[in-house]
Amino acid sequence: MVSSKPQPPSHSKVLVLGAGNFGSCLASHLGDSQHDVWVWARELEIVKHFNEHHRNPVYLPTHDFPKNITAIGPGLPDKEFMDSMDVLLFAIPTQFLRRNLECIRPKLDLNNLPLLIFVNKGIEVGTHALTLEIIVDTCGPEIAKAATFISGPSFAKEIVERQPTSVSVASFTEDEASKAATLFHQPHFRCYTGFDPIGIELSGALKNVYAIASGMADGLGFLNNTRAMIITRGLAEMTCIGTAYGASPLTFLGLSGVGDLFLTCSSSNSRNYTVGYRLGQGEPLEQIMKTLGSVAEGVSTTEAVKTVIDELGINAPIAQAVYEVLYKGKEAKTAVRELMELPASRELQLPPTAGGPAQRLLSKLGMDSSTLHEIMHPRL
Ligand SMILES: NC(=O)c1ccc[n+]([C@@H]2O[C@H](COP(=O)([O-])OP(=O)(O)OC[C@H]3O[C@@H](n4cnc5c(N)ncnc54)[C@H](O)[C@@H]3O)[C@@H](O)[C@H]2O)c1
Ligand SMILES: O=P(O)(O)OC[C@H](O)CO
Repeated sequence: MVSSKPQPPSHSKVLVLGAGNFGSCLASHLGDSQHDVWVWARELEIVKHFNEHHRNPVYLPTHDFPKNITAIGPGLPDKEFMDSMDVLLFAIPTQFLRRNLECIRPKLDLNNLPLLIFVNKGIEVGTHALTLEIIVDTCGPEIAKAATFISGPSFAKEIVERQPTSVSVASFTEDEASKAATLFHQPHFRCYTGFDPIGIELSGALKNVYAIASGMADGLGFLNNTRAMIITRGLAEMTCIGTAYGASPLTFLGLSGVGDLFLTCSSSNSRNYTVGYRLGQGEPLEQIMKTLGSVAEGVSTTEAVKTVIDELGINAPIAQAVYEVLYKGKEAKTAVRELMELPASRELQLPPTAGGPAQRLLSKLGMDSSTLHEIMHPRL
């Protein structure tokens, strides 16, 4: 059994792991809310510059950070430092999370566990694991059960400008979800809690694949009807994948689902949309990835999603088309034409809710099938 620290007081000590756009932005948001914040960067020049100028020279470079934030790194902090934190907030891209958690696990005290929050949006290539599974593999089931996930329509650039923003916060326990919601909640930042971490994670990862599709259509010169089609059909595909996986279909109607899908499919501020747009304009993927300067989780996630949909036997033609453009050299124009030439089909048809992958994941966590039933059929 783990024993979590009590609800962090209004002045929590927070360590943000990852000083990219989102880690930096959330550090700023929490610093702005009077918490004591440390941000771990793996780049020495970011640590030095940040502490001297209260600016991150690489990510959000024009933003002035609150003075109560200290950068640390490039080495990970020691056990004593980790023990003194109320909250560990992981803003590390999915493909690097496993290695970092392996290093962090020996520094965690199961009898005095901080609140653990994860904000990455992706699926691991090779294992096609969600973050929950990466946590259980590296840190064990008790820590994974206490983890909390935040996802939703939230561009870093807009949060630091205090643009009104809302996100979904999910954990298996009400206690952890409401602790995280309380930590982040501000008049310009609303949190909505839920208990479907698998659905929250899947929706955050999948929307990136459809943002690439939407950008691609815009890059090819298609207009508003086409974008609306991709968003709506993308939502139907996401919901089918999630339902077959073992998530609640309702989760896809929330902020982490349709909310984030809408945002990233319709804005050039999205890195995933931008990858798609540039592909649509005819630029090779390799060149786009070399020059993007930031992570686009949808590119690696598309590879993992292809394995997931094949295993589930789900018909997800847009995700399949994005996979073929990214990994099989298909031209974006050809992919769109082929999608439009598919035979007419029923508009909405959810697959049977077998929930095999979620069931496997929950059994790794030591949870039984009644938990899956509660997730898929939440009390309204
Ligand atoms: N930027 C946003 O608006 C936003 C919003 C919501 C969620 N997210 C999610 O947050 C996560 C982080 O995204 P970001 O926008 O901060 O990315 P970013 O491209 O701005 O920064 C990349 C980060 O990854 C780190 N990194 C690179 N290699 C690493 C390694 N081997 N080990 C540990 N860290 C490594 C870099 O140091 C940097 O902190 C992603 O999963 C993203 O989908 C981003
Ligand atoms: O820039 P993107 O495409 O990674 O999107 C960032 C966030 O996920 C938006 O909520």
